[in-house]
Amino acid sequence: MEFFEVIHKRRSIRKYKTDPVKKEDILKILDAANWAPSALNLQPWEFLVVSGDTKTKMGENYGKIVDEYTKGWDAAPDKAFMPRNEFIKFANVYGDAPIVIVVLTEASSDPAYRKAYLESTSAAIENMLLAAVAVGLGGCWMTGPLDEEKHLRDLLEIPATREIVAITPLGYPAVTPQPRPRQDPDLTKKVKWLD
Ligand SMILES: Cc1cc2nc3c(=O)[nH]c(=O)nc-3n(C[C@H](O)[C@H](O)[C@H](O)COP(=O)(O)O)c2cc1C
Repeated sequence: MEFFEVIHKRRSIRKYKTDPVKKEDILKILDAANWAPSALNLQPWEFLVVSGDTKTKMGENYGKIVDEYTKGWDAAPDKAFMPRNEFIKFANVYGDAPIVIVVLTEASSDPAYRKAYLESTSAAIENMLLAAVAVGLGGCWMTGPLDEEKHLRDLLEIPATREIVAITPLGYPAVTPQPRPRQDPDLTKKVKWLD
């Protein structure tokens, strides 16, 4: 797939086929992440590839988070990002994706380092999501599950030396979501040309 087509085709996928993902493809995607730029070339990212019972437990917990978080959505559907019941259904099983990738970075109490680690690891996440599209897979960058960080840390045995940056399901999309409209598609407001 052509590079700009990959960029434009990437969507946050919240419904997957249950077909397994080849280890070779997972590694290809993680290799793309590993080639991201990083502050001071620190390459601070790490990845947990989660499936089976552990993934099931992660989903049950995320389902509870979304249930709580979306309590007011039925009363204000115009404010809702998607129908409440659909969002809970997705969260409970991570959209039936066969695997979930948890992205970690180095933890730091120094704000400058923390920022650099998060920025660098975010570049890796975007590489990963774009590579997924290029091999016919999909993902969804998520930070919502971090609302119950302790649960994740205990379940996945994540040490205090690591920060959880995001979680993405990974699998073959079972849906083709409409693109979310751009706020400034012609870039007349978001770009200023200076000379
Ligand atoms: C930092 C970050 C956090 C996000 N957290 C969540 C999340 O917790 N749950 C979720 O369903 N989507 C999450 N998303 C996905 C966004 O909702 C999505 O990117 C946005 O609506 C645009 O849709 P698109 O990705 O299909 O273009 C997150 C995206 C980013 C970049």
